Amino acid sequence: MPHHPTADAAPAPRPAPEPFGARLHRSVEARGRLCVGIDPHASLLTAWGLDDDVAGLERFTRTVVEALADRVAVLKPQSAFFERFGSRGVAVLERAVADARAAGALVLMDAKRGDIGSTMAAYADAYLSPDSPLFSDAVTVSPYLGFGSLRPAVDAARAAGCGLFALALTSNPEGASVQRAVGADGLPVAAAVLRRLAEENAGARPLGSFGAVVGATLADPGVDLEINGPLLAPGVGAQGATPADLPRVFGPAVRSVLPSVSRDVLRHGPGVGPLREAAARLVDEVRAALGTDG
Ligand SMILES: O=C(O)c1cc(=O)[nH]c(=O)n1[C@@H]1O[C@H](COP(=O)(O)O)[C@@H](O)[C@H]1O
Repeated sequence: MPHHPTADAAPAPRPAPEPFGARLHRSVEARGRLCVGIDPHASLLTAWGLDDDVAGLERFTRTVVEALADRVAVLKPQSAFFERFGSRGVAVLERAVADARAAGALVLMDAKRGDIGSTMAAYADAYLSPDSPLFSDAVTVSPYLGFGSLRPAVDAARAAGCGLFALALTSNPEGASVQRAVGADGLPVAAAVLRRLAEENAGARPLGSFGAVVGATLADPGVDLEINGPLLAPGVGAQGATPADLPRVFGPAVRSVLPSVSRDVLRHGPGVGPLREAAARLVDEVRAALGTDG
């Protein structure tokens, strides 16, 4: 019997997924430099004329996805607002993630997970395993059990073409007592986190996949922000920062900034048009603040 060389050959390896950093770079070029948070606060549901229940949550979320997922670079659902309704709330979140990704937005799951490595592996399964119902393009993580504890998430993200955003200098004033404390290596804790992210991003082009969270509200980060990865900048809008603050806060690293806004866009609902206009205005303001290529 003639031997068929292909008959017993191993299946062709799956092509490596495109890294998150490259996908984010492309999305920002096409859609502008903005992440909109989906934060269904009870007060926003009320302001939209919705009840603070699962039906209200679902209507709110679907409206935001319909309005923005086909035009904003990144949508960031904040898991807490869905979890507070239990499994039915999480089901709304699952659907939002799938719908937003199908419409072309990158989904950054704001879950701020952080735990010992073996548990971190389970969180990585939840958000970064392509078969998971909550599979997202990226997830926020807390490095405050030690950056090394995030290793399973780093590895899972790399394998799946996903990203992580590790909390470095958060937008709330309480963060400084932990994040600016000087560690045994003589570095502020946040600086050590940023350095570890830079190591993960070494050599990546055009942008690494391992980002940091650095609040736009900071007076002066005072640490090296050049990590060759994205810098998520929450705090614009409701927390008082404006796009015009970004160059001062981030210095030369501003070219890697992804400003994140939740309430200051969401308060324009429930109309799809006003939500779109609010997001488009912010994209323009960010572009103006950063210069023409911003
Ligand atoms: O990781 C985050 O997104 C985050 C980090 C941080 O330092 N500060 C911060 O406000 N956030 C989140 O960003 C969003 C800010 O919402 P607004 O203040 O309404 O724009 C919330 O979902 C916060 O949980």
